[in-house]
Amino acid sequence: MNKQMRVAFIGAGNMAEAMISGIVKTKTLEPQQVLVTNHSNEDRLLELHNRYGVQGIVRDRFPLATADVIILAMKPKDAEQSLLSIKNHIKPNQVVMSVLAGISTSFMEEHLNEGQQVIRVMPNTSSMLQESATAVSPGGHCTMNNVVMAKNLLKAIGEVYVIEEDQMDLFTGIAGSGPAYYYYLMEHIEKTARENGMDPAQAREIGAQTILGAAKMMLEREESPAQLRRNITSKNGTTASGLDALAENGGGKAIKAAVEGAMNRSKEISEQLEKTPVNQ
Ligand SMILES: NC(=O)C1=CN([C@@H]2O[C@H](COP(=O)(O)OP(=O)(O)OC[C@H]3O[C@@H](n4cnc5c(N)ncnc54)[C@H](O)[C@@H]3O)[C@@H](O)[C@H]2O)C=CC1
Ligand SMILES: O=C(O)[C@@H]1CCC=N1
Repeated sequence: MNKQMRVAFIGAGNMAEAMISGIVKTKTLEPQQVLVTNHSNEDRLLELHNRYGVQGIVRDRFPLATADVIILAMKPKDAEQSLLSIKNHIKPNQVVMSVLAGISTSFMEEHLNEGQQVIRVMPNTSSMLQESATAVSPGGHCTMNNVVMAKNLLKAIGEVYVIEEDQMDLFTGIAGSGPAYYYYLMEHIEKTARENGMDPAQAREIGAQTILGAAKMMLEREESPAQLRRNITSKNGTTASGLDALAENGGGKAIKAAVEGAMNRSKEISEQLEKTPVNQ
């Protein structure tokens, strides 16, 4: 990417770190091209500097005007106050990206200056290993160049999908929150393995390799997941017993409920924020 480009993270939590890690490790940007600030924790900024070489700068001295891209990475409840606090320090041609669940491009546009270029992004924490599934939806004032720039930057953290914004809540339920479902699955596999006498560390490695193998099969083979499942399921065999137990215990319903639960919470965050009058 452009050697002059500067990317500024506002928010220095888990998601910002996962993205910074991907961007620096892949050398998409040099560490000094990445700036990061947070609410008040200077030790955390120093930690990110020591770990990745990026510039951790306290909020009062944060050189916002020098950034080409500003990435909002605070919690959704802090979004309004943060947007209003940057509004008078930025120009419309600085691209404001948000990774916040439930924060729409129209909410960002309403709280920034007329014509501001904004992009809604939904990554996940696998960004840390460049394995995120990341969605991008541009706001109304973005150009094609903005979208290309966002894709090139976000490729540093994994695969990037440009989607319609009305699919963003669903995407959040599948991929933003998604890694947590697989971790939860693994927690239960590990627990079951331990209860049945296997060393938990070994169970974790075996379980993770199994998820990785299945994920690669789904990405690289032509067959549908249903066909891949049938390929393993011998009549009266072990898999059939396992799958019957999953169905009897509401496995499919639980997965649907998880995705829809996260999706609905994303919608609810948007609705709650949109009810609040713009407080300039
Ligand atoms: N953790 C995840 O897996 C994912 C999180 N997200 C989104 O990323 C956002 C951040 O999530 P986490 O990193 O997990 O949260 P976190 O709680 O770890 O980090 C939040 C950061 O924002 C900072 N902050 C809060 N208000 C601020 C302000 N006014 N100015 C500057 N900094 C401020 C805090 O000091 C902290 O560094 C959330 O909005 C979430 O929806 C999106 C995709 C995945
Ligand atoms: O739990 C959350 O709200 C954030 C958004 C997507 C993943 N984590």
